Amino acid sequence: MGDCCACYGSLVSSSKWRIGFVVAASGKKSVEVSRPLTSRKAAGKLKLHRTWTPGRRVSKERYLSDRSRTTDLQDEGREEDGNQNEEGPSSDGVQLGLEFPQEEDETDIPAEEEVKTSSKLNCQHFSRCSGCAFENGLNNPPVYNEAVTFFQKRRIAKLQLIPSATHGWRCRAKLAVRGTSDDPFVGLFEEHSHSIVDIPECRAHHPSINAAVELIKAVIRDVGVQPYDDETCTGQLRYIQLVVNSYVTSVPVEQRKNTCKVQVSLVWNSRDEDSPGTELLHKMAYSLWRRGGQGSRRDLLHSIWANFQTTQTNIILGQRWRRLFGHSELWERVGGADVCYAPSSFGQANYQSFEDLLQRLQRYVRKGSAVVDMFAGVGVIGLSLAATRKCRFVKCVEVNKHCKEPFERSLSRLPASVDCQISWHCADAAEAPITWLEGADVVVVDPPRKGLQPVLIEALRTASLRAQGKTRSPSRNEIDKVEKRPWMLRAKDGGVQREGETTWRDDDVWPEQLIYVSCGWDSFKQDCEALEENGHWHLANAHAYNFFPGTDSIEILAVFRAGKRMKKKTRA
Ligand SMILES: C[S@@+](CC[C@H](N)C(=O)[O-])C[C@H]1O[C@@H](n2cnc3c(N)ncnc32)[C@H](O)[C@@H]1O
Repeated sequence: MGDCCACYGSLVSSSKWRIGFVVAASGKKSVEVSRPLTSRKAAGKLKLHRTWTPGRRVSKERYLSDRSRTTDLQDEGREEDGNQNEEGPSSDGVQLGLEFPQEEDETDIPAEEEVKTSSKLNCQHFSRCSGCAFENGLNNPPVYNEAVTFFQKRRIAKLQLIPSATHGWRCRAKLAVRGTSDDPFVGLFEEHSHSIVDIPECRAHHPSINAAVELIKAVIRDVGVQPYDDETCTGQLRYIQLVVNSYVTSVPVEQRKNTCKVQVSLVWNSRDEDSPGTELLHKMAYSLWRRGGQGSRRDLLHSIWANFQTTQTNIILGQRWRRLFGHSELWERVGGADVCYAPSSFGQANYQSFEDLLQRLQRYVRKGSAVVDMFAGVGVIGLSLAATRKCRFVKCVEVNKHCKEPFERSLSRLPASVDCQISWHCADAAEAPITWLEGADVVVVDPPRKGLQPVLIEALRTASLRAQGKTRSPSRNEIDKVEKRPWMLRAKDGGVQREGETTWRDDDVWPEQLIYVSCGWDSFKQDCEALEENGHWHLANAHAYNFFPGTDSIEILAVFRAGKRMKKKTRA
């Protein structure tokens, strides 16, 4: 299946779903895009909305009114204890028109646990659709209990699960298109079958996604587009990818609820746009844009893209893209930075939960740190740290070359006051990873569901030893990798690091902090054990997020520190 990842889209985000996704494009050489240091120092202080504290009992009304207040997180400093200063869902949740689990009057609010378990799905598609694994207790997935025990053994007393909006949270979806042109189905595969369940009223989807699906089905019927047939490998439209764009700045925040637009990608069964049969693609796109595009009565669509895919596998997206109508850039405000996404790049499906996670992650990074963001995608974590933590430098490392262009665009929107050298590198995190770690104070890893590669774990263990001033010769494997990738060697003062001679000076900087963002619980457990082995790293704090309500999965934000956990001194 390749690098399937819980965050990719509807077809892959549940343990029940059987379709996988293989990570796109691997760039061989390290392509660098960077922004030089600006001489100006950070000027204005960043104002972020303080919104909702999950541990507190707060009514939705109070939550909404809290949005008008602001707080200066810059002054909060680094947070060692994750249970302090907790931030809840951002104002984006309201902006996105999501349903929050807490609807009750403040006087009549059940305890936090009850709130979490009382949320019901109430979805008419549940019995057939493989998207959600359970209908009740959407904010209490069974795996959370296992996680609590796992972290308790590591002295994280009570792992908190930060709840999510339970309905309308999914802002990205990949849906299969099957059936006939007169009666198309758009949805997910039924479990253990090849049939598609039509899910027009999906409760997880953002309402704009369901509206776009309805429009697409109408156009399929009118234009006579043939949905894909898995047995004969014929038909034209295989999948659609729908991405909600919530950053519509032209309207006030409180009115954005109904103005989210949708970026539509039509996955077409042909090699490219010159292949026979693509006239129908253009006809379909034209009809869609006329009915739902900018200036139309519905004004629902952000843009329309074609993706060309002919392989007879479960891989959803092909490598070729073409913009047909609308904006070329999709912007979101994420973690204090304007971030641009291409339809081909990875993006989180639950915007609101990701925002919560990012705001907490930022507080673990000391101001002025040098950061390496591995598995960076379009660089969202790195950009948000650059924007909020006055980082010395940020290096983003990502294998998907399609993420380079959106990163460059985001870079151009970082305020000039952000005095940080930030760069994006197209590289495989498993190729000579030690070279990325050197010089950084903090390493952030956000791998696909399968977790970290053994060679990266080995490099992290070596880095921890170096950070503690312990010398260990690099393994033969590490040396070989470096020798094979000479373009990755950087000349250093004194020529300390040279091809074929991999030694490091004792005064070099190595990461003392590792921040692990995980969407794969099973791989995280294994990686955690491997990192802790022989006291290379120890777990300092962890938080759980419910990125996919209704599925048995959790997203983990874990903070490790180099070396063994220090024993508390006891008085004699
Ligand atoms: C879970 S996503 C995280 C992306 C980003 N941090 C975000 O939140 O948008 C994992 C990313 O790792 C990338 N990736 C997968 N395998 C990789 C590898 N071997 N080396 C570098 N990046 C890789 C994927 O392309 C994807 O963008």
